[in-house]
Amino acid sequence: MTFLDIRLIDIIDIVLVAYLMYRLYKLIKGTVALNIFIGIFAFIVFWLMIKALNMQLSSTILDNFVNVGVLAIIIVFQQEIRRFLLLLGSRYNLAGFSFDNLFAMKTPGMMSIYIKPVVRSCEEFAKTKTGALIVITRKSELIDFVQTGELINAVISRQLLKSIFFKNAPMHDGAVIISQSKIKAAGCILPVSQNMDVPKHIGLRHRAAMGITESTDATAIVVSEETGRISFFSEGKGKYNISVEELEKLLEEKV
Ligand SMILES: Nc1ncnc2c1ncn2[C@@H]1O[C@H](COP(=O)(O)OP(=O)(O)OP(=O)(O)O)[C@@H](O)[C@H]1O
Repeated sequence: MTFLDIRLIDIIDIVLVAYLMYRLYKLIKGTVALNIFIGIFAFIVFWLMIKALNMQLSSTILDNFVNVGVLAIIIVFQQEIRRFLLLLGSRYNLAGFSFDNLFAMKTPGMMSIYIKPVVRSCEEFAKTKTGALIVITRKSELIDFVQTGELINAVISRQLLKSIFFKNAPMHDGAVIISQSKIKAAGCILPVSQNMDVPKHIGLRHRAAMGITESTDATAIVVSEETGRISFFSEGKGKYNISVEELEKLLEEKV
């Protein structure tokens, strides 16, 4: 009964595969990729059945499909594989590691330095129905996305946020990225979420906030130009129509 010998490394192996499958499922849940994934799974089951029944002709034809299968999967899931690798790279990257970060502690005073102006600005945007999209980075500094906009690198202030998102301002389109207590850039272009599991009314601004939080560890705030409602996004999930107090609490928890 040697086949029942289970080593510690086998358990680690199984847990690792289960975790990767779970992450993959979370990543493609609600997207068309899930249907493709189910289709591939059904195909594999069918192929295994044909093999077991020893059906020569069908087996030869399907074998040819399976031979190019890996390549086909890479092509079909190109977007998802990219997002998955981006997620791994940004959630668990050590590029931002420094001793400063290691010993830096969030004190209530420090937090309010940049949470307060953001929250107050959102409150104002909500009242005046000014559309806004603000991304706040965590470990990953989102350099690739910062580079799609105008570099600012300025201290966070209500006035600055107001002038960026002012309707006729040149940089009001796109997202502001806040990183390391600075407004790094404005007018940034973010990846749009393909998730089909979202409320019908949400448009591109909200989808962009969802997209960036799906593929990176950042959080994002949206103020709707249409309704003045504030929404908060983290890990690809949105909390819609939240109050200013809720926003402040979420920022303190998540950022
Ligand atoms: N990929 C993107 N990256 C950054 N900003 C984007 C992106 N796509 C759209 N936007 C911003 O969203 C604005 C359009 O928002 P749209 O009306 O489609 O979205 P919405 O979610 O319905 O928001 P609102 O409720 O404010 O209308 C654009 O003018 C632009 O500023």
